[in-house]
Amino acid sequence: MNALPLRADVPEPRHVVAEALTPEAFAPFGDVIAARDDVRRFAINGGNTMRYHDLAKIDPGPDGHAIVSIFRGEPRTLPFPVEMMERHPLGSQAFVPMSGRPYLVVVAPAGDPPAAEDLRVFLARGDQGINYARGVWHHPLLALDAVCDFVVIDRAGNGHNCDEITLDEVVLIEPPR
Ligand SMILES: NC(=O)N[C@@H](O)C(=O)O
Ligand code: NI
Repeated sequence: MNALPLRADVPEPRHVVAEALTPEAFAPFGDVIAARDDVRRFAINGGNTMRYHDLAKIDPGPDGHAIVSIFRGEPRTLPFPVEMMERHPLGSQAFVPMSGRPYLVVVAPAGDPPAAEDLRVFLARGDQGINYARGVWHHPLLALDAVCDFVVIDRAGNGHNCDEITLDEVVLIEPPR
């Protein structure tokens, strides 16, 4: 029996494997929130506590204010098809994991709507948070392995603060090799 012909009008998805999240690689998109030895840190509370200071530029925009929420994300299944991206043009958005599990971060630079080839896919550790700078394109929360909670710091205020686009090609995130 002959194999079914592939539909000519549906492009083959772009297959990617996530890269490790590092502050340097993520710098074009925002901040990595983590207790690292290369950040400004100092002992407080009589030496009982180390303060890792001022790790992310929380930006609620000129007429917004920062709010703190918890997102409880259901785990995604790999391979995962990235078909859409969103951005928050009026403010930044930070995710700090509370469940200690890794998660995926998919981003593209702020500005014109990205093509599939413009996407960067990162695997964040459970002790790394991220802060999307204002207008940075990203995929909504991508928890892995189990239901995971994240502290989310983003903007409340007037105005439309979420633009969504459909990608020109599907980006299929493969399991780590
Ligand atoms: N809708 C919503 O607040 N979540 C997204 O912004 C997201 O990045 O997960
Ligand atoms: Ni978002």
